[in-house]
This record gives sequence, C-alpha cells and structure tokens, in this order.
Amino acid sequence: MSLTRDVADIFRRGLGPAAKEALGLAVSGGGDSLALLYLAVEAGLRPRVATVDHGLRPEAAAEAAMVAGICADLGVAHDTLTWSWGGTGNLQDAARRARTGLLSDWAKGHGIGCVALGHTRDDVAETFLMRLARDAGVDGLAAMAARREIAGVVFLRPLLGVARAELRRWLLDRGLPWVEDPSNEDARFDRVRARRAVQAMAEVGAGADQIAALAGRMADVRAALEAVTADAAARMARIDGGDVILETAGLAALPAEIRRRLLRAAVMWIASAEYGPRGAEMERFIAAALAGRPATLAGCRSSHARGRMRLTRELRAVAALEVPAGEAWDGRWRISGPDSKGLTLRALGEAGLGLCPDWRSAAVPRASLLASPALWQGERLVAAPLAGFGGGWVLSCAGPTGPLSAAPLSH
Ligand SMILES: Nc1ncnc2c1ncn2[C@@H]1O[C@H](COP(=O)(O)OP(=O)(O)OP(=O)(O)O)[C@@H](O)[C@H]1O
Repeated sequence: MSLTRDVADIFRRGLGPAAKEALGLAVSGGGDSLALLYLAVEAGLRPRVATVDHGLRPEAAAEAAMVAGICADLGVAHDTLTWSWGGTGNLQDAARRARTGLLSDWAKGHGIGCVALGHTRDDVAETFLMRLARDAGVDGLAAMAARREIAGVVFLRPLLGVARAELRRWLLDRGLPWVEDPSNEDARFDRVRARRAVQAMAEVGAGADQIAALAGRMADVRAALEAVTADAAARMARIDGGDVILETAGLAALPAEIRRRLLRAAVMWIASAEYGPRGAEMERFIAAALAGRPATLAGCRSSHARGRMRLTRELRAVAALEVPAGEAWDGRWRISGPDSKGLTLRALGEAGLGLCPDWRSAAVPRASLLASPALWQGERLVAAPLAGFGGGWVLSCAGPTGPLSAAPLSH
C-alpha cells in the first residue's frame, strides 16, 4: 500500500461518522492543516473552512487571504474569524482559548457539528516534551484527545497518527503549496526547541513515534485513574449542600495517587476551578487531612469531626462576589423563585448570618453558611435558603463534572 493511501486512510478513519455530517475544518495555512483541507476534498467531502486571524503577526491577514484563495479555487466555503488581544494573562493560552471559542461559535452558526484540526503525531511528541519540562504528571503527559466536545461542538484530530513529514511528502507529491510559518524556525519558542529535541532523541530510538506512543499510554493511564477516583468518590464522599464530606479512614486507606485525585477533585468542585491545585501546596493539604488538622487550599477550607472531613468554601474567597440573581454565583450556585428583579446574590457573611435567627436549626455548619449564597436587595437580606431564611426561594448547586459527580447527595 502506498504512503499516500495510508495518510488518506488514517484521515478517513480519524473522521469516522463525522465524514457524513456537516464538517468544519480549522485551517491556518500551515502544512498540516492545508493537508487536512486537501485530504477532505480528495475524499469527496464538502467541508466549510475557517481561518482565525489572531492579529498577532503582520502576515496573518495575508495567510488567511491565501487560505481563502485556495478554498475559492477548490469550491469550498471559507470564513476568516478575527480576534483582538485584550492584553492580560498568557498570550499563547489566551490565543488558543479564543481560537476554540471562535471556532465553536462559527461551527454552531453554520450548523456544523464537527470541526477537524490538523494536529499530527509530531505535535503530540513536542507537547509531551514541553509538558515534561514543566514538571507535568500523568495527566499533563497524556496525549491530546482525538475527539473532544467543547461548547456543544465536537473537535476532531484525525491526523494524530500521521507524522508531519508524511503530510509534507503527501503535499509535495501533489505539487500543493503551503506556508512555512517563519516562527517555526525561531529557537526562542519552546515548541521549536522541543521539535529539535524530538529529532535529537530519534537518534537513540526514542523519537516522535515512541514519545507519542507513550503519551497515548499515559492517556489510558489517566482514564483508568479517573475511573478509580470516581469509584472512591461514590464510596466515601458525599455532597452536602455546597460542601463535600469525606470519610477520613477511607481516605487514609486509598493509594496516594487516588487520594490526591479525590481531594483535588473535591477542591475543584467546591471552587468551580478549571485547574486543580498541585505540588507542595496540595501535599501540605493532604498531610493535614491525614492528620485531622484543619487547612485551607485554593479558596476552600477543611475541618474534621467524628471521623469525617468537611470541605467547604472559604468566605474570604467569595466575600467580594456579587451577581444579578438570575446568574450563577461562584460558578456553581443558582437561585430560583419569585421575581428576582433588582436582587443580587452574594455571600451571607457575618452580617447576613446575624439576620437569620433560626440558622442553627438548619443543621449546616456556621462556616459553610457564611460562605453560602444569599439573596440581597442592597443591604436588605431577602433570602438565605441554606440558613432557613426567607421562603419561596430554591438554591441549586452544580459543580464542574469530574469524579465528584459520582458522589451521592446527603439527605
Ligand atoms: N489561525 C488558525 N486558524 C485556524 N485554525 C488554526 C489556526 N491555528 C491553528 N489552527 C488549527 O489548530 C491546529 C494545530 O495548531 P498549531 O498551532 O499546532 O498549528 P500551526 O503550526 O499553526 O499550523 P498547521 O497545523 O496548519 O501547520 C492546526 O492544524 C489547525 O487545524
């Protein structure tokens, strides 16, 4: 079987049933994503293409125009999506997030359920080394997913099993042009240095193939660890209002990695955090948990009583949060009830708790109540459902999905 057939086969298998649906392609103009476009056209698909102009490099607009021109020649619909940098935080990270957001909005706007990206096996290997340099654990070293759903749109990476050089050869064989981003040779970039390191490692038989295979196994290991953590959560964790309760003896008996994951998941659930705490601060928190000592971590606090550990939101972390009553508060709380016009949600706090004479009969610990959401009209307390104040309002709490989703609710 010829090399060309291999690439086309891998591409079609990578797309799977998505090939039959309205398909979007994210094409930057680089060799990998242009190959994606040509492969789709050669496979007889009728994709719609988007190029994101991040406005970060002067050539970006010309590259988008070039992709638009190629698409016009191929009879494929093309859109340029533009983004302007707000100017805070990590630029690369912000650009990647913005790109994903723009692409998923674009897809939904055109009735596209799947968007294919041009990541290759080399991207997997380079990402592995870059993460290794940042001290990543199993999760960070796991290969990027071939399929991922974000905001209702499925992102596919059908070329993960293909080497970048194979794609370049595939393009050359057909006399197809692509743009080589000049920054791909700029050794100031981590990715460029990682690419060179991967090439150097190939000399000892541990090149992109081997590294990418290991990253794939890491993804399997991560999935296995997540499943065991969810099982531990189902057995020894409980959701109580906005708190997580864990059995201390069960926690102590867990393998260290599962304990770490369960506690991290609990903290992430309470703080609605996208990334969980790691490293020395996480280890300190775990040591305190095992010794039965109270501790704080990432805006959460732990306390111990009767063989149980209770994790709750720290008042300090939410004291300044205020949102209109129709919006989610602290990422996970919502309130519903009578007309909420002009009302806001913010923490009950000491002042609010002082207005709830019956709070003790609610059987919720004081610290949990202090950091719980209450409904306010200016300084007037309208309702504090967890503290049993003000009828007709119902609070619901939905933390991010993860192992804690498997934990039962207290009754
Ligand atoms: N500006 C962009 N517009 C549209 N899609 C993009 C853009 N940048 C990246 N992508 C998509 O994300 C994939 C991986 O991005 P990455 O930054 O690793 O690639 P690249 O070096 O910019 O270009 P290429 O993969 O096209 O050679 C690309 O293959 C492409 O599908």
